[in-house]
Amino acid sequence: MSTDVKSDATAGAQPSAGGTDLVLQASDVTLRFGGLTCLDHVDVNMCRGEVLAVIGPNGAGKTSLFNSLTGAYTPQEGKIVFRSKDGDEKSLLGSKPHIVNRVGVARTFQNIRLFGALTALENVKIAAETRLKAGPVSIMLGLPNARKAERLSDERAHRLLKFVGLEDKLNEIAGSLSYGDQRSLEIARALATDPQVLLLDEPAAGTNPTEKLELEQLIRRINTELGISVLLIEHDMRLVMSVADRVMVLNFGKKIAEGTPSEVQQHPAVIEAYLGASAEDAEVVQAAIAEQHAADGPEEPASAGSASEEPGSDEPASEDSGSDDSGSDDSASEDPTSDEAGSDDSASDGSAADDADGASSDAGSSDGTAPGETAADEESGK
Ligand SMILES: Nc1ncnc2c1ncn2[C@@H]1O[C@H](COP(=O)(O)OP(=O)(O)OP(=O)(O)O)[C@@H](O)[C@H]1O
Repeated sequence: MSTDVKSDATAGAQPSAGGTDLVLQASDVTLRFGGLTCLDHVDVNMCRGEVLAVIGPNGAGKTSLFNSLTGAYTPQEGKIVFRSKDGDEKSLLGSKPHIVNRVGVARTFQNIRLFGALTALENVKIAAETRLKAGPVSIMLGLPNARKAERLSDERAHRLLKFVGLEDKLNEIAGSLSYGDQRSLEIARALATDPQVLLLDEPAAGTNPTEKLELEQLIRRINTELGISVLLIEHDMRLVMSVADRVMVLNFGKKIAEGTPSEVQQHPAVIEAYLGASAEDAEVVQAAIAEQHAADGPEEPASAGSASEEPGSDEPASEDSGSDDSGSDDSASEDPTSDEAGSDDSASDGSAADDADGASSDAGSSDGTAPGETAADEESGK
């Protein structure tokens, strides 16, 4: 695979899982909606170059954490800092999503957000064009720098679609692609914004076993070939245990464990959280680690984080089923001219949630996402 999809931002990034070079650091993040504490003093220490997974039962706060890290929600307490590979630090707390995206953090959503009526290529080009150097006047007048920028975004979109395995579907309408291909396309869109950190929210939801294996490979390649740090929310434990360098576990808005996949799966609080929900899911967790041990041999030790005990959950975190939106891509036929925001973030206390795309009039391209999610999607950031 060619590495020519590397951009200025990612070229030369050296994977360093387990290192101390923190690319994303959140501390004491607390998010409340009215009387509900959705995130309770949560820390995230993401090393540059690693794949860090966030797991937990339904309602544990995983997506809320993503929304907090990417500016869709503004936590009432805490700090969130992004450190670029150049050493620049930027506080993300309270930043609008398009700003978060611009500094180098891109994400995908549980509810796929594509321009359903446009082709795969057009979808990625729109995202890539957020990185164009040409201004609107140059583009309108068709000046040479605008034409050059257009050509570069076209080339980049082609490379990215090839990278995610959609080179044969460049001109297919996004809304008619299979669910797995739509998820790959969404990842390509996010990559087109040139991230140093990629947040994937349940990328395996709704995909079939073959697509899951392809996704697993894709996540690895994004991490190793592009040098992009990946933060992954996923209910599919086999996928998590296979691709993650480290795993952090949320339950009832608190981090209850953090460590290597094997450390986490043997952690009493994690077993309790999963057993409390469903013995079957706990078996999946245990089976996954057994499988991985058999395949890989002993795990590398890694820095373990907090491990405060929490009571178990009543809710299962079954494979794939955690995505309440699986298969319900409401974005496939969205109007690409609509604002992404819908920006009615009517969180229950009115203070935690922000406009989910920072009023980007470029219809979501600013954060690598497409417009048109429903108001309900927007409220949940899913
Ligand atoms: N905008 C909001 N307004 C009110 N409550 C919210 C909002 N967003 C999230 N919540 C609540 O916060 C809690 C955590 O939800 P969140 O979606 O982050 O969990 P999750 O771990 O991602 O769950 P799942 O695995 O089912 O996607 C839930 O109780 C949810 O109802």
